[in-house]
Amino acid sequence: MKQRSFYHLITPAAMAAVDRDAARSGIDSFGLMQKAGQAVCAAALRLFPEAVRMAVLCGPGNNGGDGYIAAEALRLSGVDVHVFHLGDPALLKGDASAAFLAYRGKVRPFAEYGPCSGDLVIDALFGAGLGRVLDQPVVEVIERINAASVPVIAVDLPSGLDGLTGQPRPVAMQACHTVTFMARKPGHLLMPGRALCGTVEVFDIGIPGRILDAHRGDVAINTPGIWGGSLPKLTGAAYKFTRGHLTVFSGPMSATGAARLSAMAGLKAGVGLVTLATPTEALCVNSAQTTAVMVKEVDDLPALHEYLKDKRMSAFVLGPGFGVGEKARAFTLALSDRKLVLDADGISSFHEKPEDLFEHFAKNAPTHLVMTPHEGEFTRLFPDLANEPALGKVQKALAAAKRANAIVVYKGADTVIASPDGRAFINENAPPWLATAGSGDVLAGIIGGLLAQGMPAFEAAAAGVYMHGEAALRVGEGLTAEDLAAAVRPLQMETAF
Ligand SMILES: NC(=O)C1=CN([C@@H]2O[C@H](COP(=O)(O)OP(=O)(O)OC[C@H]3O[C@@H](n4cnc5c(N)ncnc54)[C@H](O)[C@@H]3O)[C@@H](O)[C@H]2O)[C@@H](O)CC1
Ligand SMILES: [K+]
Repeated sequence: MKQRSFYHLITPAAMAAVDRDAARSGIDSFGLMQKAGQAVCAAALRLFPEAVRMAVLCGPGNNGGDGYIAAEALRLSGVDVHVFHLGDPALLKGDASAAFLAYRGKVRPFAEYGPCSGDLVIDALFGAGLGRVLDQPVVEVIERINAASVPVIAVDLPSGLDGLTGQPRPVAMQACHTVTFMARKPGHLLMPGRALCGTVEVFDIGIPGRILDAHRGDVAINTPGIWGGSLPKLTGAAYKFTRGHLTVFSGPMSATGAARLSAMAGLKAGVGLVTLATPTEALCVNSAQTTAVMVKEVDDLPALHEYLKDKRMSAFVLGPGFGVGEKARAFTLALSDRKLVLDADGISSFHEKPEDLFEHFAKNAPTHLVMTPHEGEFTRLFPDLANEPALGKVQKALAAAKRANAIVVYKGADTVIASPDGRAFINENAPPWLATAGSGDVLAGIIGGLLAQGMPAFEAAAAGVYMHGEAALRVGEGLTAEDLAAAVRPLQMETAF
């Protein structure tokens, strides 16, 4: 098992603290910068041996220092290197100043750089230390470089990209490759940052793991390496009732497909039994189209209370195709002491009074509510958070999770899974073809299936998102939600007998 820090992301602020502690512990900080700059040089030579000239754009901080080390190493390799400095190089301090002095080539003012065909740009303007929006002249040069489509290798982060939020401030360099050091930052995974980075290489410059561990926060890459130990284990003594019973609520006659997709995905995620709780009006259509999934009429609140008397019903999915309105609200609140995945219409039903939902689930500790909003649904329930430009997706999801006392799966190409206790994962295995009608219904079903098998809510949500991505990768491009549900497989780290 890799050490935990391997999966954790380091925020720019934490990276600055790592840097400080490394220097305090006697590690040669200029040595770290030299390794960083050498790694950038190696990437440039490896990826762009045909470049006619390499333009190294150096900024006023240590990111610029890395640029000078790379420039000197490239110059010594016989490359035609041109360095352009933003500001006055005489103002450089510490290691960056030493790196500047070690560079033996010519340095020109930043404003003189214009992209030419055959250029490779090495972007060492700003990295983790970007502290405010870029000045207009820098914005203009970045826009010119992006428009010229010359290849860019970014040092640490594409300049202008906020390493915490993944947002450009207000624009960022479009890199084809990014060399970062020791660990990725949230901005490397969150959109649009992920797309602005190109491929990301994490280079180990030799900062000890104990220093990184001391500063790593609670945000990690969504990977089985973290939650694999909580996955349901199949034992030789398993039979269907020990593998949980998931209930998925069906919508009316005209909208039953979404719930069936959830139900099938739950079953494929390994749950022992799945029941589709359906209004009587949709009984025929649901019965006609299900085989392994059972069907049971649950028309109204009294019927639901009767149904809930069976405590073997271990988890519930409410929302896919269910319909927005009073029935969804009443059913959801009736399930406040059960494990519940609230998706789609279930979420939207609380648009006008989200506090009704939050109050009913507030006392559960730990929470067993998982909400799976996409952008629009998130905005409906948490408009103030959604519209707060200073917050990145992780901060928004964490604040929402705390407010709702729920695990929040904030969906997208960069799905964030957040817990009220402050932990968050960013998912990265979802292929673009996963964006298709019914894909979210499948996700809700997988998470419900894992909850029903006894996985804790945060881990179930994270594993569900990961399994969803894996299933989509197995099917490949052109997938439909039916293909996706059929491709879901339990993920087992170990099988105990
Ligand atoms: N352990 C580490 O953290 C290491 C860090 N290294 C490099 O050091 C970088 C971080 O260095 P710094 O903290 O000096 O940060 P940066 O070099 O990213 O930028 C900081 C400088 O830019 C200025 N600045 C910030 N935002 C600005 C804006 N919008 N417009 C104009 N000026 C702005 C700041 O006042 C400061 O002078 C990393 O990105 C990485 O490239 C490497 O040398 C290797 C070791
Ligand atoms: K940079």
